[in-house]
Amino acid sequence: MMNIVLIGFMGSGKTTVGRALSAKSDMEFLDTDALIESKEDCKISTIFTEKGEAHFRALENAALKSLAVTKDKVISTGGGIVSSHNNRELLKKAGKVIYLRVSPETVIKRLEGDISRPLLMGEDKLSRVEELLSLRRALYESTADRIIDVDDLSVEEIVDSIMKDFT
Ligand SMILES: Nc1ncnc2c1ncn2[C@@H]1O[C@H](COP(=O)(O)OP(=O)(O)O)[C@@H](O)[C@H]1O
Ligand SMILES: O=C(O)C1=C[C@@H](OP(=O)(O)O)[C@@H](O)[C@H](O)C1
Ligand SMILES: [Mg+2]
Repeated sequence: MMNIVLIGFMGSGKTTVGRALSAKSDMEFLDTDALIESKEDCKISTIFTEKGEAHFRALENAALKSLAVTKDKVISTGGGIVSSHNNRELLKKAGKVIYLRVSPETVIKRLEGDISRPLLMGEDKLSRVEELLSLRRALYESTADRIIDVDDLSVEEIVDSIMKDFT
């Protein structure tokens, strides 16, 4: 069976859903952010602060390249992974790409008080979310094989919806 690759904005639930899907499907779970933090022995927010976003994106591309050649895995990605053309090509070849589509309001609600996402650390979080989403929306949609609107779905409902595709 091929990989299941989750894409979507920060707070759409890629890591949470990926982990739950892995547990239910008995497929190994891999997360590009977790891989980077483990390899660099450093939090992503620290990588951004100390080495900059461009360096993080190079690490993210390398992590994706290493995952794209695996099989039968659940792969969760970081929300900005669709920003590069090369990454989008790798994602399409990596397996079945599922876009967890979320509204800005839900992102704000779910990430209230979260300080782990450097790109959302400014004053007006909602404007920043809307700005980034407007830049990325078409990229998520053009890369995905399937779109799930997740605002009003529980993690379990999303997992069950994805598993229906594979059984
Ligand atoms: N379907 C959902 N319903 C309610 N809360 C969710 C859902 N999916 C994720 N969350 C919560 O939203 C936050 C962000 O989830 P996370 O998996 O880190 O998202 P991502 O990896 O896409 O940034 C977490 O606190 C998580 O528990
Ligand atoms: O949207 C982005 O550019 C980012 C999303 C984050 O991952 P999550 O989407 O899992 O929060 C992480 O890769 C980094 O903070 C950058
Ligand atoms: Mg995540």
